[in-house]
Amino acid sequence: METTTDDVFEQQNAAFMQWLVASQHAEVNPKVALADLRASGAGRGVVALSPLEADELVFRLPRESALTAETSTLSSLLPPGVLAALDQWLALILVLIFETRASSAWKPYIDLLPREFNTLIYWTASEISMLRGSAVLKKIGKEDAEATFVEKLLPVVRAHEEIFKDTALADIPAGQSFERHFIDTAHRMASVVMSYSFDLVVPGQEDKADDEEEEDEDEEDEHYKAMVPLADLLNADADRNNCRLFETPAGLEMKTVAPVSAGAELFNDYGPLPRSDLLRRYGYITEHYAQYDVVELDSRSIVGEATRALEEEDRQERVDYLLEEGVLDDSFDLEAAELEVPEEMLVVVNTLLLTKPEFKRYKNAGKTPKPKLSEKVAEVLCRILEARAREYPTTLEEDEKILAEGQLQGRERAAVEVRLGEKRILRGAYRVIVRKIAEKGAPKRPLEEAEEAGGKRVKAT
Ligand SMILES: C[S@@+](CC[C@H](N)C(=O)[O-])C[C@H]1O[C@@H](n2cnc3c(N)ncnc32)[C@H](O)[C@@H]1O
Repeated sequence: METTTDDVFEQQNAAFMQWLVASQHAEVNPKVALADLRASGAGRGVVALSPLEADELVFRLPRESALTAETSTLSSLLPPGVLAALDQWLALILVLIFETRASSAWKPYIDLLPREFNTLIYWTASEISMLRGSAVLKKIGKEDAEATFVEKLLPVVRAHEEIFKDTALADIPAGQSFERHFIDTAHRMASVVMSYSFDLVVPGQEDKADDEEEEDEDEEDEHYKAMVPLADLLNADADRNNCRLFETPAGLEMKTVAPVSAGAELFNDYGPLPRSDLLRRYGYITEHYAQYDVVELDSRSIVGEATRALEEEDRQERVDYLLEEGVLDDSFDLEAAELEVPEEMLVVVNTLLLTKPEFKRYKNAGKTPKPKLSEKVAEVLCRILEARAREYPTTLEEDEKILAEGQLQGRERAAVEVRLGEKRILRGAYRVIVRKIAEKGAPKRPLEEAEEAGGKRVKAT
């Protein structure tokens, strides 16, 4: 009989679970199972077969069953110090490449890891262009990553060909150079690290990390990157998380943090990520992440809009002063949850709008103005938001129409949802400013009047 992709999927699940229990000594709660969620675009997931209480063990793994630069045999094959000299994410990429060997002790696990991704580095130029305007485009870093792979990893692979000869690096597609194939494989593993790995606390440092929590200055020293089988098969959906991975003396324990009903999916927490970042790192979005959306406002455009009346020399003096005072960041975030212009940005705009004598007085006193929302400041903020909205290829209304028409699917739909979310923040923040000024009895801005009249200028945000 012919083997279907569904059979392969299920066979891989069964082989993986058997390996996890028999070879890795995992303890798995019989009330949970792997599930096929491909129909809803979520790949594999973990579901409850019967109800789970809060604080119930889902599974426990010995710490050594996490695949890391230490637990992989690669560390003993390479000369001492080679892996340790690499950044942790690069070392894990090399480990993952090495463990693609048919003889790998991790094979049933490696077989489950994806080969194709929807993360932004895999988008075509035309798909990417649909995200124009979103600051996420500056964060993709595909070329920088490739340069790093070639500079830091390729020499290790070339110097130790024997070690890597039976790995995925040997399967060079016809017509492709080894270097290109190496880069593609490194990208694949980098995507796995980005969307599947965990940062675990170095054993012995757990207490220290707990005590110091937020003050942890040198995270690299305290944590190590690890691939944690099964823990990484839990999906996430913002605040629907009902499970968490705990590090205990007994090992790595996935436990429920809320009751889970029979048939429900077990969700981990990938963090409060804006949808733009979720797309970049994990290649999916859901509406539940809209609450974490942000719009980045570039300081250069803030300075440009607020200093139209200033000579270049005066503008530079104020920028230097704000930098010295530590209030001028490269950019400021407007957040969906707040819709408020950050106080530091208000201080920046207030400073840039001071008259020359006022600025001199503040500078001599080593102070900055209060984060006040005067009418003059509001005027400039509205201009900043209008200019920011024009960086997107479409208006908010056009995006709403595109989505309502329902023609777009997959990456294109996700791109429109992301940029629409950002525009909604701009529109919301704009309305908050206009409302606050109206409450002070100031005249309305033209945009607000146009909006009330159903006019076209609304398109600015
Ligand atoms: C840590 S893995 C989780 C297991 C994964 N579903 C699998 O099949 O291997 C993270 C990836 O799962 C997918 N994913 C996680 N949560 C999701 C969700 N709520 N909806 C759709 N896909 C999701 C994304 O592709 C993400 O990059």
